[in-house]
Amino acid sequence: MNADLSLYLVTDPALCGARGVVETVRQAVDGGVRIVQLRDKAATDAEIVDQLVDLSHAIDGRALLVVNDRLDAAIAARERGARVDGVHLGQGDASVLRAREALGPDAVIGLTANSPAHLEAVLALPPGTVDHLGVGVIRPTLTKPDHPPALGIEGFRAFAAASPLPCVAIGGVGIDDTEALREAGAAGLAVVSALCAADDPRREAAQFRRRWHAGAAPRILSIAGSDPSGGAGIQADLKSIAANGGYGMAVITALTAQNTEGVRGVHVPPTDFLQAQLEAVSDDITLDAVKIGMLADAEVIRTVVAWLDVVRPPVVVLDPVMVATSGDRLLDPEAEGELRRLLRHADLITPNLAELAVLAGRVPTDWPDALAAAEELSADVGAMVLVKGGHLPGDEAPDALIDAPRGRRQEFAGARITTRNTHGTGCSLSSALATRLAKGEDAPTAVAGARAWLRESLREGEALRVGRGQGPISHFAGLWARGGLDTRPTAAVVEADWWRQISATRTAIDELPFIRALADGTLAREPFLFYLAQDALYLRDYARVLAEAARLASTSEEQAFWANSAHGSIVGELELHAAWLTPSQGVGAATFSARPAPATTAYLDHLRSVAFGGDYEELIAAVLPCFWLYTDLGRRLHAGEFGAYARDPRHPYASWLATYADAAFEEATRRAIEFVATAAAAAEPEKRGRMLRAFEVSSAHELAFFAAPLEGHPVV
Ligand SMILES: Cc1ncc(COP(=O)(O)OP(=O)(O)O)c(N)n1
Ligand SMILES: Cc1nc(C(=O)O)sc1CCOP(=O)(O)O
Ligand SMILES: [Mg+2]
Repeated sequence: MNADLSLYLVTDPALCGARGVVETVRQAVDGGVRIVQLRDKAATDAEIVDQLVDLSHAIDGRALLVVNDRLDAAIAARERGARVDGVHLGQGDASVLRAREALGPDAVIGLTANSPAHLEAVLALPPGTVDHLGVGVIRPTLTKPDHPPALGIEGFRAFAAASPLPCVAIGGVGIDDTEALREAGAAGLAVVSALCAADDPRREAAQFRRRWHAGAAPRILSIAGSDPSGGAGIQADLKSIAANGGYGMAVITALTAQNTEGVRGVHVPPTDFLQAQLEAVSDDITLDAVKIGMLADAEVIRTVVAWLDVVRPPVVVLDPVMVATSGDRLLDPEAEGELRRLLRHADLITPNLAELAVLAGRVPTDWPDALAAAEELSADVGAMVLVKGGHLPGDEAPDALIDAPRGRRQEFAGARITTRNTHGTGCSLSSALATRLAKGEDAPTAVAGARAWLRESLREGEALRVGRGQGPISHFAGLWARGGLDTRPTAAVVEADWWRQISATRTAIDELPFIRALADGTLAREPFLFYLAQDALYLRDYARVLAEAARLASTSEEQAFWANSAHGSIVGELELHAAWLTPSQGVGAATFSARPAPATTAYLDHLRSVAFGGDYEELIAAVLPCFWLYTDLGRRLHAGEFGAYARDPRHPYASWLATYADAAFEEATRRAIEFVATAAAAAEPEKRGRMLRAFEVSSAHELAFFAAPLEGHPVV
């Protein structure tokens, strides 16, 4: 089987500590681990079987599960219904031939190998006996005291070059080896301590995953129908995938004869051939995400479900194409029943309101009720649901991302774009989401980015002049604007570029002891109050700077936005005083006369110099990090990325942390990003450069501001 070995977690009960193996695995898989090996030398076979059952529930098909050494336990666990995908065997363990025979052709069988003699023995095995090799140690490691001599990266490179099978690097592998080992030919990294002993296995796994995939386009498979007019179906999917930075592939479920005016016919090829297409792709290519669109009938859906059961791609986005814009049901009742089974394989479902009504079994009465229905659906099937409000009447076209299992909900507001070119919008959005999720973006970021791209593509659709009916969107509008006659980037490109430009600053903020201690509740009261007093001082002058942005804005929409933000900022300052900087909180009158710390002064000096010496565009770029970095941090704190305690109502600063994840602030941030990115996209290169510089400098000040409370501050 062509398994995704990119990030391979081998468990160690001692290193997992009090968190336990199951919870460690759950978190690591959330972060992107693709294969888990249960390795517990001390446990009895019966205990291993129990652990495999528990792990198979925790993993729930999101990664492969294999067991170290214990072939018989793997067989017994399967008999108890556990989903055990295979075994890893060493040179002195059970025979790989026996393992293959016992576990079947789809099992994942790994074998340890680290010498030319081992390679020779592998070559002598019948083809298909072993799937991959575990090759190490790369460096000496305490985790396996009896380890073989270290190969180093160069030794691994030579071994992998001579191997007929994919090689996973193991032994002393840390995150900083990621690029070197990938470049040396590793099919993946197998780690024990780097993940089991990590404070936050989810975060650590996500870092590994980001670094492993850096620079490579994610491989996205669309399983959908064909639209020969190119606006919807696989044709739209492939364009969306490419436009969002992925490598697109397509397996066709049905052929339609259609154009921008309507569908004239549908032909569903035999499902044997659908299966052949699916297997041809997955036997050869590791998939980073699958997007599923039109599934013509029950048999097609069953075929896709059976394939997903075996392949289990890391990201599955399902656009449940069930109801035509006309309101006609596109699937018969049997197929609708099968589709419900498919929902459980999805990570994200993207129904329009009519499809949500069918899936939820009731017609939502209004937008809040649609969100409630999506909440029920998300809880029921264990997947995120993106509710799309495009079919709502009125000037607004909101979307909402509902993640009931993790208790998260996020709304995305947006004025409706008036255009006839909406053909294929759903296909295009879901493919863009699959691509962005496969790149490692978290779901809210993926939705925000995909929406920004889609809005731009919708705006430019009519310029394509394709067809007499409901025309397509312009998938490459952004790219063409950049690479064609017009060399300016699009707003979506600016947004992505600028966020990338400050990635080192963002990582440094995440790693600050202040942020860590704030999240885990160990931050002492004195630095916390110091921070709040500085924040209050900052907000007072930040409000003045925002008011200057309102004064300079050239549209009333932007003027109102910045004026509102100035108001919000000063209200925030007053609330800080009322809630925290009071005698009842142990803060004396001295706080009110607290003097700005050097970091505060420096940050405000920068903002003032841009506000009163630069231009409007530079100014709004300078104020943006305060919106963006806080919202991002707030969302991740609230999502538990820095530990679950940050969301606990018993956290000593719970009420204050809650303000970080405020939905209205998040929405304001979205709009601020849109204004700044749009202005930057339209600006001449010289001005765009100044804007980016102002943005970067403010981001660096944010870092210093967060660092200050634990860097020997004067007592307030
Ligand atoms: C992926 C991977 N590679 C190598 C090993 C080592 O297996 P083995 O040689 O059998 O040694 P033990 O793990 O049994 O001590 C592995 N476990 N995983
Ligand atoms: C289980 C195992 N097998 C090895 C081999 O070389 O075969 S090295 C190893 C332990 C790797 O642990 P860590 O990631 O903590 O160094
Ligand atoms: Mg072994």
